[in-house]
Amino acid sequence: MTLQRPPVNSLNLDLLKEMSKSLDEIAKNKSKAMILTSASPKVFSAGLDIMEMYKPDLKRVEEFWTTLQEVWFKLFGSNFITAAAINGHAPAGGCLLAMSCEYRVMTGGNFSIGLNETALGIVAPNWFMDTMTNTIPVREAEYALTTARMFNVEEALKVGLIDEVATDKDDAIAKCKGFIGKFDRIPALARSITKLKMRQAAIKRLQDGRREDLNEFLQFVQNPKIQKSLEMYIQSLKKKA
Ligand SMILES: CCCCCCCCCCCCC/C=C/C(=O)SCCNC(=O)CCNC(=O)[C@H](O)C(C)(C)COP(=O)(O)OP(=O)(O)OC[C@H]1O[C@@H](n2cnc3c(N)ncnc32)[C@H](O)[C@@H]1OP(=O)(O)O
Repeated sequence: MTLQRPPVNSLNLDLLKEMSKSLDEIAKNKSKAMILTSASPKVFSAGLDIMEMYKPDLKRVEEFWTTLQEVWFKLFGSNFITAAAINGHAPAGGCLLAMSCEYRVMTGGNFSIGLNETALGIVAPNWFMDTMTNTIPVREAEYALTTARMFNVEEALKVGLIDEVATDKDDAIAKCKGFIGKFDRIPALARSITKLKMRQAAIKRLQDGRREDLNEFLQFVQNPKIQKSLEMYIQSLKKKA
């Protein structure tokens, strides 16, 4: 599955809906595995589209958040094998997508990956945190989350946030295929049940608290102070150009 929403693959409602549909198709056509990557040469995904949260239409922003939750359920909780070929920056929601897969290969270069929410004055939702503690040790996750740590490729490898480094996108995809090949001799049902048991606690936490998570987001996004800081953040991103 190749993300292709220039310039930075930010996740807006339309892209999330497309992803949700594609994940359904992959599940339905009984694919063995999926590799998630990006069509951009330097950004895997810039995370959530900030414009979806800025001065939002309430109905749309509610659909935006519930679709994001759905994409996470379908990706994190998939029966099929998932790997991410991370060929560029992966901040925040981009990192969430990568961590929701079972294996991550990142191309070398001046790219970074991590959950940077606290630097933006916001708190990553519980399920973002659960996805991170499912990937790296709890102590490392707490440190990374509180300090909004963006890891370079070497640091990400060292902490286990990624599993391998690749020279370029083709190499990243080849390495993801190498991971998928490891399951050729493992019975598929035993593999998928094991994966889902490992992920069950995180999945159940969001299933049980899904409405509450949405309400918290809606409250947050309607807070005038948050809107003000969003405005400033958007300006700072644009000034960069
Ligand atoms: C700040 C979020 C506050 C949310 C408040 C609401 C409450 C929510 C509470 C719940 C919490 C939700 C958890 C949030 C998860 C997220 O994913 S939030 C998004 C966080 N993402 C980022 O901070 C990444 C920002 N982008 C970058 O750092 C860089 O763009 C990049 C990815 C490293 C790529 O750099 P580069 O190739 O140099 O491109 P740029 O020139 O920076 O960008 C090109 C244009 O794209 C626009 N853009 C970039 N990121 C986003 C984005 N996430 N959403 C929308 N638009 C984005 C950027 O402004 C440029 O636009 P133009 O200048 O108009 O071309």
